[in-house]
Amino acid sequence: MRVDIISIFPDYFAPLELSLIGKARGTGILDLNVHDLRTWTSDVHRTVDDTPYGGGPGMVMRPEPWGQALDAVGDGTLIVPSPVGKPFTQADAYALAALDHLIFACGRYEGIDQRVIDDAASRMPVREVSLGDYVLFGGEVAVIVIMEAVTRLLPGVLGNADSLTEESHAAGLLEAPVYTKPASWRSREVPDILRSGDHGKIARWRRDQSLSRTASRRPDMMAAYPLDQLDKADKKA
Ligand SMILES: CN1CCN(Cc2ccc(Cn3ccc4ccc(-c5n[nH]c(N)c5C#N)cc43)cc2)CC1
Repeated sequence: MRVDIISIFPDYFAPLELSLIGKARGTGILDLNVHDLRTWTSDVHRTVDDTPYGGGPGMVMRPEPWGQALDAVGDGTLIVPSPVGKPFTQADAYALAALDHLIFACGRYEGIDQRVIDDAASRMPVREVSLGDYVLFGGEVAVIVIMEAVTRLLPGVLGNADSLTEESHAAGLLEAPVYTKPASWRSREVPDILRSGDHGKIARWRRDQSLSRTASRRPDMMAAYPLDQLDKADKKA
């Protein structure tokens, strides 16, 4: 997968040189290129913003540098993090992980001139996405989150493929609590069932824990959970 990230703060993406994303870049699974938007400015001050037409607070990112930057990186699927974007989900991560070329446009200030998005949409798919109902300074942090969510789905990135099959947001429920050694820590014991060796009972215990956690913390996920799956779980465990 080729990824181009365009930002006025390219150093924000140093974390993408670390850990499993860094390894995916090293092994060629991920071809990640970070670009400084100011490369495509032509004035001495390397200006990327200007006052908004119609008035209002703050500044808006000028279209010219963005148009030239997007022309330079070529066509793919353009992802634009935005406070007014569609909420980004695990399903979106799976969809993006299946694509060959992602382009991320990191806005700042009050956002990017709308004509940049409209112009790009005339020649490639454009997705305006939001991480959630809170306000960030710009798109960079959102791109780091999306890059983690997408990269871990790429074949060869996660060592243990099982990690993907048992994920809560993929399976529709929150995961059960996890434990490791020692069996007793600060007088707190690991649930006996997990040390029983009875895999059927362990699977049922985990399912019950997932259901109770999801019901209390994410009733929205519970409402969407197919009821027949609950019956199957009972019979299987
Ligand atoms: C008077 N009001 C008029 C409305 N504005 C709205 C507004 C406009 C820009 C910004 C800053 N910003 C610039 C680019 C950019 C990209 C993503 C995000 C972002 N925030 N939250 C998410 N989940 C995000 C994601 N993904 C924020 C961004 C913040 C708030 C505020 C002032």
